[in-house]
Amino acid sequence: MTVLKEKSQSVGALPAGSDLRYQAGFGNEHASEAVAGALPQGCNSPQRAPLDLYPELVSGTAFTAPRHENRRSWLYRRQPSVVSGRYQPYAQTGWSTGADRTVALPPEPMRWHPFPLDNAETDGADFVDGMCTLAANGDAEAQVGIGSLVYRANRSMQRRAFVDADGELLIVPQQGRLVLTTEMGVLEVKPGEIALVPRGVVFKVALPDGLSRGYVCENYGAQFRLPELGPIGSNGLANARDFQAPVAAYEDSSGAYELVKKFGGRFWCAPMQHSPFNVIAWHGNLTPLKYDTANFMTIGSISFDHPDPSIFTVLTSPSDTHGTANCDFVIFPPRWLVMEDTFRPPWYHRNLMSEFMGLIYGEYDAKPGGFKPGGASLHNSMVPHGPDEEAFNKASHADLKPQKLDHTLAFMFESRYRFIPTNWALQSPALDTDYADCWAGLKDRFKP
Ligand SMILES: O=C(O)Cc1cc(O)ccc1O
Ligand SMILES: [Fe+2]
Repeated sequence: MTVLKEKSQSVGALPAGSDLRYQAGFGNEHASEAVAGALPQGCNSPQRAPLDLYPELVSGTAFTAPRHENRRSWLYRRQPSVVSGRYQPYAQTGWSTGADRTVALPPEPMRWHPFPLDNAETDGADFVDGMCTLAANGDAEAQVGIGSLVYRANRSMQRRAFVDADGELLIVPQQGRLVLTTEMGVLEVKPGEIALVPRGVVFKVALPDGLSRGYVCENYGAQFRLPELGPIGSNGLANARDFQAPVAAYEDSSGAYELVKKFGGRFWCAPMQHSPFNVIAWHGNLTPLKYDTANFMTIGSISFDHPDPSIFTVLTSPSDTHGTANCDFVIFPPRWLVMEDTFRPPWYHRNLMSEFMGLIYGEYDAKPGGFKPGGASLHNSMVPHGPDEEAFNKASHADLKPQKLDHTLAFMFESRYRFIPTNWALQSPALDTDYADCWAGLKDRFKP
């Protein structure tokens, strides 16, 4: 049990390497009490709940969703969430939602240099205000598609919380740790780790390292889950036990709060007279989670050829067409390459699926030059791409001894729906207008 009450400090101020504890497992039924005896036993909503707390249900799926997909948690809190001031419109113009059909979608590869951390946009911004949509597809109202966002922030959220009613958030820090205080407890997430915050769960973000940057997938569709393993068997890729849920924790300080809410693509803000982090105990399987990609059991070819990147899928959000994801979250982690007589980097290709990529650290083998940590690339459906000239030349003549691709971590949000870049992304000085030049030197080498 974590009783933040005893610490007499804001949870956002917890020091690094603090006594944060977690509960293990993806989609598990957890139960956690910050005060002993706060959870009702054998029922969910007794006439009077223990310690005179209010029971509140949060469901992340329809009541009638199949049992293996069903997600809900019971929260036992000092006041129910409905106790709130009135909402007023809130200005957050960088965070847009869904496909913007007014944008003429460029039919070619696109790339962005690292989004700068030293300009006015970042100054004084917190995790919510520092968020910008780079590209998005689908429609949050239809519960289809995703947004690909970048955040840059240097201010911790103090008495300010956020809730996204439009989707689940997959958070991929690239620089700086995040301390996520959620209704269900606290998660500390560092670059190389990821966090999942379910749709509708209130949270705030503290930045123990100051200036921070990272990527976010706002998933309007079906919740992320572990992919099927097929012939891989019962172990491998991201193992369920390595996902970590928080333990119950609450803020025991009094005073006003501000709750920012994203609802139907618009932002709203309401004053509150109390902290929304007032859940004393909870049980259920709808939880925020963190996962360290260092625990990913990576599989690759041990004979020949470059396998499809689907073997690197950490989490998948299915669509209504089997095997054709709303979003696959794919990582390119450190790994050995041992394939014989093989061009080892990705092949040249054009795919049905659309690919948004980011780089956490190191070098990506297909683009050693222009793809940098904190930048992004976008290769939409049927847009040709592949290794740049430098990568092609190197890999075509490489000595094929076993090689460790080390100190690198790239990722991809892969979707069946084309991503439409926002006007902000298209007009950003970070847009790499010379991207196509990286392939210009691939001459005709045909020797009949
Ligand atoms: O385009 C990319 O860099 C991503 C990617 C990697 C890979 O190994 C195979 C296909 C693919 O789209
Ligand atoms: Fe690709």
